[in-house]
Amino acid sequence: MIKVAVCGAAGRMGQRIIVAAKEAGCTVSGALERPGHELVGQDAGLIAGCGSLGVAISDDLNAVVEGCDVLIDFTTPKVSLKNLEACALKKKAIVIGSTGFTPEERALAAELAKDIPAVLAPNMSVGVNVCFKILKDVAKTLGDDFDVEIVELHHNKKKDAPSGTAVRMGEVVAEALGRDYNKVANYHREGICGERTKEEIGMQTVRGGDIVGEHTVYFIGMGERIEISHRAMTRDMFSRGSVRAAQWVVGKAPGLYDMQDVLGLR
Ligand SMILES: NC(=O)C1=CN([C@@H]2O[C@H](COP(=O)(O)OP(=O)(O)OC[C@H]3O[C@@H](n4cnc5c(N)ncnc54)[C@H](O)[C@@H]3O)[C@@H](O)[C@H]2O)C=CC1
Ligand SMILES: O=C(O)C1=N[C@H](C(=O)O)C[C@H](O)C1
Repeated sequence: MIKVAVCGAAGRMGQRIIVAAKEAGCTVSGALERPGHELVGQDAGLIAGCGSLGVAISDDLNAVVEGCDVLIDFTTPKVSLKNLEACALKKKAIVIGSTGFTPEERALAAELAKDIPAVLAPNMSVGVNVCFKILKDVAKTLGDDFDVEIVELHHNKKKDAPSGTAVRMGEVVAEALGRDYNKVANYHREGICGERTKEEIGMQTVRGGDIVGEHTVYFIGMGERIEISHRAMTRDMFSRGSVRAAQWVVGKAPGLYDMQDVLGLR
């Protein structure tokens, strides 16, 4: 039975991960929140709604990491990098679901994961990861004749845009088409902005209410279009995916993995 600690324990995802870890038969050994959070000291299981776990929400990163086999972290890139550093020092595994990493922060994560096994993935659901695989094939098959546009919808509390999943979808398509995502992504059109270029990948963001997460990639040709969509109806497949990743990553060789590795989709 692996010992799982959760960082961001009082957050939307953190609470669902505590429930999923308990349901999967893991020991929830620790729950971490930011110093000063009003729920520090409260029972993590009671806060998550799965009954008392006898584990108080803590703000002591080192103590929580020390007590676990693997830390599951859904917070922000800056916090995740700090957690990765703490796990590397104590030789513990880590699963990171935070999104909004810059390319430089992703490179730093890969560097920090040289000595420990780590999973970093913008989306832990099986469905989205299968979409990544399908998108590669569709983009390769259609080639340059179809314009690619990506639209994502999320709740009004989301802090990063576009979503990590939308960015990964753009990267997958760009790579399949032999383009550099960072050069072809177009995040903004306004005014007399000119005709669409053939290479660009349009990235559009919608925010509102309680939308869990929706992504559509449009391949738009002359007289026809293909739409590949994923709609999340609850957060539970993200939390179950993160626990699955935690069970998978403990004992793996050091390095940075993603959900394609966990799910055997590579
Ligand atoms: N990879 C995936 O499958 C998914 C990723 N996400 C990503 O997970 C992240 C969190 O999302 P939500 O749970 O909706 O956000 P949230 O804002 O509800 O939760 C984040 C929690 O982290 C805590 N936190 C902030 N700084 C901290 C620190 N220094 N130490 C410990 N805890 C700290 C906050 O107090 C908050 O409770 C976002 O980046 C989101 O995009 C969300 C859903 C699925
Ligand atoms: O913040 C969220 O809620 C979500 N974030 C992830 C992302 O940015 O891709 C995944 C999911 O869509 C929910």
